[in-house]
Formats: sequence, C-alpha cells, structure tokens
Amino acid sequence: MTYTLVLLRHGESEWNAKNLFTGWVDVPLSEQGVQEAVQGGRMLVDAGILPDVVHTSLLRRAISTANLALDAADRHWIGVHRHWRLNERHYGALQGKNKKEIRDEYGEEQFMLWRRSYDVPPPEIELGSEYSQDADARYAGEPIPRSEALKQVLERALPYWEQAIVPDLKAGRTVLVAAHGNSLRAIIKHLDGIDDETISGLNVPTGIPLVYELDETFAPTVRGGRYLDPAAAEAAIAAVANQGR
Ligand SMILES: O=C(O)[C@@H](CO)OP(=O)(O)O
Repeated sequence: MTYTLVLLRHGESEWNAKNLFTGWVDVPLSEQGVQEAVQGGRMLVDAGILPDVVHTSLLRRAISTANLALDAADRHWIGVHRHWRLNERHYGALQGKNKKEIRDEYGEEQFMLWRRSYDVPPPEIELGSEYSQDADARYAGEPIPRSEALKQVLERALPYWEQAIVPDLKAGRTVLVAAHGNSLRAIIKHLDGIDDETISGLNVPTGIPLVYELDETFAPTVRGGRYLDPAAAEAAIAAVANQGR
C-alpha cells in the first residue's frame, strides 16, 4: 500500500516575472502562470493521477493555480483546505524588493544567505509598512512571522503536514498540495530527509506537478519523487536558481 502526494508550486506570478521578492504579498498569476497551471492539470490527467482533496496556502497565486489545474483535470469539485502554514516563506523587509538590486547592493554571498541558507532570515519587516501583513484580516489572531528562514517555514508547516495532510493520505486520498517554492522546499526537506546544507541547492519549478509515492511510514518510495515533465522541470529549476543574476 502506498500513498500518493502531488506537490505543485503555483504558476509564474506577476512578481516572479518582475524578479521581485514576494513572500506573503498576495500577487496574482501572470498570463504565463495561468497557462502553466492549466498545463499542470493536463499533466495530471495524462499521468492518470486525479486528486481527491487539495490543500493550499491563503495566497491567490496558489489558490488560482489549484483552481485552474483542477478545472483542467475535471476535478474542480474536490474538497479544499487552506492554511497560512502553507504560505510562501515570509521574506521580511525584502518583500517588494528587486532581487538583482538586492544582489548588487549586498553582494552574492549575503544575497544567497538570505535566499537559500537554511537558518539565516532576512531583516524583519516593519509593521504597518506597505508589504507587511500585520493588519491583514486573514491572519487575525494567528502567530504570523515578520521574517522567516527556511527553518521557520519547516517549523510552522510541519504541524499542518502532520495534522491535516497525513490524515488525508492515511484515508487513502490522493492529495494535491498547491503551494510555494519555499514552503514546498520545506516539505521536500522533511520527506526526503535532506540535510541543512544540501537543501540550499534545491529549487522547485513553477506549475509542474511533483509526484511522491509514500510508504506506510510516509517515506518516499523514490527519493525526490518524479516530475511529470522532467525535461521542462530541469530547465525551470535552473531558471529559478539563477534569479537575481
Ligand atoms: O520571492 C519569493 O517569495 C520566492 C519565490 O518566488 O523567491 P525565491 O525563489 O528567491 O526564494
């Protein structure tokens, strides 16, 4: 008996296209991102993998991606759960800033520490500032961060994994998680047992489903899972890694 988990990073967003640090800023998909999401749904159909339930973040780029992909797969009717614990990593004071400008100003080493180190968070966002979420109704009463490294993302995503996603898998449901580059990196780190150094080199492409078969201990039967379009995934992973250059 294996469990089927599909991880799907949202399609390209308007801020991905502009090369801006996004984090918790709720930007829409770009036109290309919409197409990627639809294509992701078609890939699921072609692979014969039809989700029974979907989990998303509270951000529209993940919500829209799930809706578009599931509509393309004729699974628009399945149950849905949304939680901020699946949100993108909070990028702190970098939210809204251009990646290339930050790299030019602070240098490659600091840029990559903020972007991909396991435990160095960017500076905290100022409360009340343009790209802060402290007054956002969807997070009212929740212990939301002002900046996060991947470590903090893993710490807040894991309880959701254990308490909301694992029970769906245990019930035999094919689970789609439509989320973000860094919240999915945290889940992949946990699933594949990737160490704190190696995880800095792992990037997730937009819009290409990553399928894991998990054994009864929820360990992957194939480490790293499989992208439904491996060639497209490889090219897109390189593009994510090179952002800011
Ligand atoms: O800006 C962001 O929120 C993320 C994902 O787009 O960027 P990065 O890949 O640099 O962590």
